[in-house]
Amino acid sequence: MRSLTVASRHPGAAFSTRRRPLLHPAAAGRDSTFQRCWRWEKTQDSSFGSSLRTSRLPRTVHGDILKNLLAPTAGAVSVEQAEAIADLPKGEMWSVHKFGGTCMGTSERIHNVADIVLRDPSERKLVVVSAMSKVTDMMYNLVNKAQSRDDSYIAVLDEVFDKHMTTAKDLLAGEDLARFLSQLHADISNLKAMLRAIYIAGHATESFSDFVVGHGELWSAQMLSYAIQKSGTPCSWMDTREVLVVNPSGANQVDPDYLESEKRLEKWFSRCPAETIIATGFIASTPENIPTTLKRDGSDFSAAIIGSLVKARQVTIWTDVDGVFSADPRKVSEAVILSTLSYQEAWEMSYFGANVLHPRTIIPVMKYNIPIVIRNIFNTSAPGTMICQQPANENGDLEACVKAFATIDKLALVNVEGTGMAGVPGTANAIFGAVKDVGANVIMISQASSEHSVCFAVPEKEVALVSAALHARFREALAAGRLSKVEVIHNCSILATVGLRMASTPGVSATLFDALAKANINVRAIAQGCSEYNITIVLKQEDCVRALRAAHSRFFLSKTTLAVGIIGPGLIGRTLLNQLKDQAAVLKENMNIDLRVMGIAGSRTMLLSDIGVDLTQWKEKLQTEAEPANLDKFVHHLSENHFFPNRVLVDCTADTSVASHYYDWLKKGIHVITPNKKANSGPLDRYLKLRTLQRASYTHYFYEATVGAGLPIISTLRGLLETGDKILRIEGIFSGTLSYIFNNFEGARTFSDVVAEAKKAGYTEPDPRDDLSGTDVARKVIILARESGLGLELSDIPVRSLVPEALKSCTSADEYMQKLPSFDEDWARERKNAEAAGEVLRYVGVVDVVNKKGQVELRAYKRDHPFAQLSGSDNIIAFTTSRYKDQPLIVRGPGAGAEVTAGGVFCDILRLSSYLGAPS
Ligand SMILES: NC(=O)c1ccc[n+]([C@@H]2O[C@H](COP(=O)([O-])OP(=O)(O)OC[C@H]3O[C@@H](n4cnc5c(N)ncnc54)[C@H](O)[C@@H]3O)[C@@H](O)[C@H]2O)c1
Ligand SMILES: N[C@@H](CCO)C(=O)O
Ligand code: NA
Repeated sequence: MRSLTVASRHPGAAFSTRRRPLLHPAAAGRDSTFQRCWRWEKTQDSSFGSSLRTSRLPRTVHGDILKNLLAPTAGAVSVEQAEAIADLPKGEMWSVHKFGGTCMGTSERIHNVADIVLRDPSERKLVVVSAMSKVTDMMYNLVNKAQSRDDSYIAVLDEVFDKHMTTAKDLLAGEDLARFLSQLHADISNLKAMLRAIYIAGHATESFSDFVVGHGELWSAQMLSYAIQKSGTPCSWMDTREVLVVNPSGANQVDPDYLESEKRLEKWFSRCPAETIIATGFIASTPENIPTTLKRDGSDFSAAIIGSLVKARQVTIWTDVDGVFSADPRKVSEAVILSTLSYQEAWEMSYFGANVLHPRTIIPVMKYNIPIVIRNIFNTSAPGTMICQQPANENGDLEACVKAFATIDKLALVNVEGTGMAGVPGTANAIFGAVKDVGANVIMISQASSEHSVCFAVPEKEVALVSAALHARFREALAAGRLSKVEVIHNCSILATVGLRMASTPGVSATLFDALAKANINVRAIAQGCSEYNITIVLKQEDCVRALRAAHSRFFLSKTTLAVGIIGPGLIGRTLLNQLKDQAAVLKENMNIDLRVMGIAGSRTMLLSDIGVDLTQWKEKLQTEAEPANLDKFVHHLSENHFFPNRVLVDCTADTSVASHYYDWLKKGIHVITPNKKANSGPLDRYLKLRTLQRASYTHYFYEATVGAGLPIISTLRGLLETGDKILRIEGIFSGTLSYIFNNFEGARTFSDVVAEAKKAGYTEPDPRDDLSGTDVARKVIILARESGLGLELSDIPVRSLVPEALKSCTSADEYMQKLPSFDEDWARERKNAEAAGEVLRYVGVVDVVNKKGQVELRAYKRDHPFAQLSGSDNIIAFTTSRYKDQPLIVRGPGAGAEVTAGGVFCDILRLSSYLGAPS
C-alpha cells in the first residue's frame, strides 16, 4: 500500500493520485515516520500522457519504425548464454520480486536491491523493476515539450542522460560500465532523433510516447543486472516488450494476452536459461509488436502477470511501507499492519482509496493462488502483508472478520424518490442512463425493497450535472407527482468496512453500527453487496474521521478513546486531573481505554490541546499557555476534534450557567458527567427536558457524585428501580459538611471552629452557606426524589436553615465565616438541650415517595441510633423499598471530600467508557 489516497472514480481521472492535506497536527509532528509509511506513488499516466494519447498515426506506419527501433535492445540476452531448453521452467522454484522507482532511486538503493535479490535463496528469481524515481515523469515531460515545440526538451533529455550516467558510474566499473554507457549513448541518440521528429510534427502518438517513456525501465533493468553480475552471480535482463503482449481494452486499460505472452516467454527462456533475470516493469507490446505500457501501477501489474506466467511461488512487491494498514495511519494513529489479506479484501481496499495494489494486479496471481507480499525495502525486518487466498491467522472471533477500513471524501448523495417507481421496470435504467449521459461515475447505490426511492453517491464535482440531467429526464414524472423529488445531499463521505469473513459471521454490522451510534454519528445511506466483503456507509464528511476512528477502535483494539474536557479545575477538578494522570497509563494498558484531556477551562482562563494535555504539567500550562476562558470556544474545540470519536464534558463547577448548557452539549453528541447538582435540582421542566433528550439519544449523562460524593447512591437507586423494586422512602444524612460538623461539635469545641475545619477539609460547597442553609441537602433530596419518579421542585421541600437570619445578607463566604463565631453561643445551647435528653443533633433529608414529599430538617436522635454512630464526613442513606421493607438497604461512608468525590466522577468516566464499548 503506497498511499491511502482517494482516487476519484471519474472514468477519465480514474487513477490520478493527489496528496491529501495532513489532517492531524500530531501526525504532522511524526512526518518522517509516515513519510516512510505512506509513500505517494508517482503517477505513470501523468497529465502529459493523456494529451499524448489523443493523436494517432496509422499503426502500420509508425509500427514499422518502432519495430526497427526496438531491434538494438532485442540483443539483451548474450549469445553465449543461449541454450535450448525444452520446457519453460515453472512452479515452486520461481520467486518474483518487484522494485518500484523509489527502491531504484539512487546507486546506493540499486545496490541494496541487488543485495536483497542475492539473499533470496530461491532457485530461480525474476525481478521486475520500475524506472529510477522521477524518470518516467521526466520522460513524459520531454515528449510533451517536444510535441509543443518547446526546445527545452533537449535539456530534459540531457538531465535524463546525466542521471543515469552518474548512477551507473557510482554503481558499475570496467567493462560493465563501458557496455552500459555505450547502450545509454546509443539510446539517447535514438531518442534525440525521435523527439526531433515529434518536435517537427508537433505531436506524438501514444505508441511513440510509450516507446520513449519505456526507456526508464530499460536502463534501470540493465543497471541492476550488471550490479548483480558484479557479485559473480549470472544474471540476464529481459526487455519485457519482447515477452508481454497486451491488447488495449478501454481508456487507460490493457488486457494481457496470456497465451501469446507465455509462448514468447518460453521462446525467451529457450534463448536465455539464466536463474536470475531482471525484467523491465511497465512496458509491453501490442500483438503487432508496437511498444505500449501497462498504464498506472504498470510495474506491479508486470510482476503479477509474469508471476502467473511462471506460476511463481510468491510475488514480493517491495515498497517503502511496512505493509497494508488497517486504516489510514494519518487518521487512525492506532492503525495496525495486517499480516494477511485475502485477494478480495485487497481488492476492496484498493477500490476504497487505500492504494494497496491496483485490483487488476491481483487478477493474474489469484488464478494460481500465488501470494503477493508487500514489503518495506527500508525495513526488511518487517514481515509485510501477505495477500493470498485464505488469510492464515484465522481465530474465529468477530474482530478478525473485519480487516480494514477506508474512506472516500468529497461525495454527494442523490436521492430520487416517488411512489411512481414501484413496480415500474426501467426506472433504474432511466436514472442511471441519465447519469451515464453526463459522464458521472456512480460510487454506491442503495434502494430499499419498497422501491420508493433510489439513492446513490457520485463525486461532489459531478453532482450538479447529474442533478440537472435527472430533473430534465424526469420533468414529466415530477410534474405529474409520480416522482416527488430529486434531492442532493452535499458534503458526504463513504466509510467502507472490508473483510472477507464478514459474510459468514453474524453481528459484524451490529457491532459496526453500534460503534457509530455511540460516537453519535448519523448514517445517511448503507450498501452491502451480497458478497459481503464490504459494508459501505455514507455519512456527513465532517463526521468521517470520527466514524473511522470509532469503527476502527471497536474492531481492532477495543480501545475506547475518549476526549475529555474539564470545566472548573477547583478542588474536585484538580483532584480528578491528578487521579487521571496517575491512572491513565494503567487504563490504557489493562483496559484499552485511552482518556485524553483535550482542554481545561477555569472561570478566567482555559487551556486547549489537540492531542491531549500533558497531565504532569497542566497546572503550569494553565498559567503559561492559557487563553481567556470562553466556554463556547472550549466546547467547539472538543466537538470539532474529529480524531476522537467520543467526547465528554466534565463539569466540576457549582455553576448554574454551566449546567444550563448540558442540553445543548448532549444534543451535539457530547456526553456529560458532573458532580454539580444544579442541573438536576434546577427547574423541573428543564430537568425533564434534559432527561428526555438524553434517554432518546446515545449520549450519556452521569452524575453519581452529586449525592454522597463517591458513594454509590444514584447507581444503587437505579439498580433498584430498573429491576422493578418500588422505592418507599429514602432517608439519610446527605451532607458531608453537616455530618462532619455535628459529629465533631462536642465538648469544648465551638460551632464556628468546626465549620471552618469542614471547609478546610474540602467538604463544603464553594460557599459553605449552601451547606449550612440546608440548600445542598435539599438539592440532593430533589435529585433522589426525581430519580424515584417524583416531580418535585426545590421550593416544594421545607428546609430548616442553619444560617442565622442576620448572616443571610453577607455578601461573601469570607464575611460569613468571619461573623459566624458571634452565633456560637446559640449553637452551644441547642446542643446542650439535646445532650440533656441523651440525644445528638443530626441534619437529615427525607424522600417520602409514598406521600410524594421531601423534607430537610435538624433532628435529635438517641445515642444508639445508627445516625448517631457516624464519624468524619460520613453520609448514611437508608433505602426502604418493597424488597428492603423490614431492614432498609443502607449505604454509608465518607460523602464529601476531594479524593472521594473526584473518585466518583472518575468512576462515571469509566462507566461511560464501558457503555462505549471498553472491555469490562
Ligand atoms: N467538595 C466536595 O466534597 C464535593 C462533593 C460532591 C460534589 N461536589 C461538587 O463538585 C463541584 C466542585 O466543587 P469544588 O469543591 O471543587 O469547588 P471549587 O470552588 O473548588 O471549584 C469550582 C471551580 O470551578 C470554577 N468555575 C466556576 N464557574 C466556572 C465557569 N463558569 N466556568 C469555568 N470554571 C468555573 C471555579 O473557578 C473553581 O475553580 C461542585 O458542584 C460541588 O457541589 C463537591
Ligand atoms: N458540600 C457537600 C459536598 C458533597 O456534595 C457536602 O458537604 O456533602
Ligand atoms: Na454518589
